[in-house]
Amino acid sequence: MSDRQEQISQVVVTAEQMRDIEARIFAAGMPVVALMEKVAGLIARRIQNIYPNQKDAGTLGRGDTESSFPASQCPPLFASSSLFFSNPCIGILVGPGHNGGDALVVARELYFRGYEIWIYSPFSQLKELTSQHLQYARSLGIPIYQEIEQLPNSDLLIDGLFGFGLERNLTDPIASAINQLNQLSVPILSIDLPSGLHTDTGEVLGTAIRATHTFCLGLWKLAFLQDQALEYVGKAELIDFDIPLADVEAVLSEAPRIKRITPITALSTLPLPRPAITHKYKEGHLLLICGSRRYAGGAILTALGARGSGVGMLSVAVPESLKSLLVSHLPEALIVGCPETETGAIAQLQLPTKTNLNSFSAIACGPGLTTDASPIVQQVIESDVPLVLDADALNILAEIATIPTLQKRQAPTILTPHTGEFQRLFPNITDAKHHRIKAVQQAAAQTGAVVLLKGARTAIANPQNQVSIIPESTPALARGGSGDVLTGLLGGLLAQAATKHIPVEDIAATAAWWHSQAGILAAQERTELGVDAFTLAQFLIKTLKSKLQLITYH
Ligand SMILES: NC(=O)C1=CN([C@@H]2O[C@H](COP(=O)(O)OP(=O)(O)OC[C@H]3O[C@@H](n4cnc5c(N)ncnc54)[C@H](O)[C@@H]3O)[C@@H](O)[C@H]2O)[C@@H](O)CC1
Ligand SMILES: [K+]
Repeated sequence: MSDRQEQISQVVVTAEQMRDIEARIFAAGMPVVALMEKVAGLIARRIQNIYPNQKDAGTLGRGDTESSFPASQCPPLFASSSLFFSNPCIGILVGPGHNGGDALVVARELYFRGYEIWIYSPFSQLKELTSQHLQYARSLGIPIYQEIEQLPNSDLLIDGLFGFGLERNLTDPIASAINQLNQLSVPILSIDLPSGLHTDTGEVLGTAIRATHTFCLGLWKLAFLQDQALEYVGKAELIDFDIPLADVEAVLSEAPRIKRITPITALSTLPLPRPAITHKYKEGHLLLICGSRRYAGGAILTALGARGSGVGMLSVAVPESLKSLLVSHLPEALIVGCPETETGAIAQLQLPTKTNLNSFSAIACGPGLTTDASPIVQQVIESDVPLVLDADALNILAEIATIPTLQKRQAPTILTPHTGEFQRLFPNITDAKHHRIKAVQQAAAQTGAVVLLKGARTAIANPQNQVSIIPESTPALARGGSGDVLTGLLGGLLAQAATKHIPVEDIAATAAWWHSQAGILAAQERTELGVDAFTLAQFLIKTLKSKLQLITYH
């Protein structure tokens, strides 16, 4: 991957930013019509790669009458999404704007490559360029239909109904047409965005195309990183059409940055290579505070996550009755047995002599504690040590008032809530479920903490409004205990970074990326049902090794 590609792949834009970038390119002299040709040409070539046509008109002479037969002769509907149609019949869905214009250029190009094409163009008013392309398609004899009921079968559909210009809810008749198209058992390839999705929030505006594949044009739009869009986007791919980086910079420099985490950004914060001369305490000393008699497993999984981070020294404070269990799982760690409450929670932190909380490079606290460990969490929050708070530590924090409590802290704090915990922590932030990025920005700004909101697309915000998003994950991680592994991993990385001046939010992003990648690799090897949290922890180092090899190779 070139430097440019790497930089482009980190960028995320809103519809407004994309419009501004586009406007600069046009103002600099690039003709609109030329850009559309370029972009749609790239899309058409990509479709040819995915759905090759055995009967390529390059050899048959498309445009001659012998190779152009009416779309009504398209073969019957294919239920499968096989990539090996001998002569794919493609339906092109055309909207009123330039998304529709793109689709029409794709239609024309594929037509000349020998594909059977028909066009669905339900709008009477089209932008001028789109209208011209439609006129030319008509002149070529490509069938054009206005009514959904008239559409012949097809092997696949190209969705060019709406792109980032969609500005209000879809209504009938187009809404019901989209619903009917979604019912067909054919792959749908969306241009730029699945039509009907809000470009920024990923919300469904009335209804939306459920794409099997989406070609996002030029720069990643924010919708692709929103949980609620994922069901609609299918496999997402960026079509890079050479937007100058200077234009991207000019438009984004003032705005709060939203960054897609790539392997290169994630791996760059890791404490590798280690200095030749070092010792265990120089490589970070992490204190985990977790577990209770009721939830012993959470402590083990958190500690295994920390082990995966490579942290120099690991201490684990647990209730006394869990000590021998933890020792048997983690012989390398210092297990600190603590006095316990009647319910089996940690009653008091009993650290080894000459040790206090300030002896540690970082503390991670929460999994399996139960809310009976409230005094311990308060004590930890009052310390001046970098801190990760998760699970029960978050529930306790919510009880003692999130915002004023965290505002008093001087050392960095990272919160790692899932949506439910987030809502308990920040009842003042409305609709965190549907506006995750805005919510996580608000939470970080209000508390001064780094907030990592878990989800299919985990988002991490710092108090300066910057957000990082993990662009890939797997539903295999939706399983008890996987969050515990993340807490340990993150704590371990935070401890190792303590003296290295790496921004805390970058460490959080690296941990979340690594955790997701381990889930993806484990799911590839063991299916999505085979990624229990213990296995996930075992995959951490294997994943790291394969990712480092990939980067070195490139
Ligand atoms: N940004 C870029 O650099 C490029 C953009 N291109 C394409 O241009 C697209 C954006 O084009 P446009 O700005 O024309 O926008 P769209 O093609 O997304 O659609 C806008 C049109 O839909 C209408 N509309 C909006 N909401 C509607 C609703 N709810 N019901 C009915 N009609 C509605 C608008 O009045 C307008 O005519 C991109 O998504 C992309 O496909 C490419 O052609 C070339 C490069
Ligand atoms: K579209």
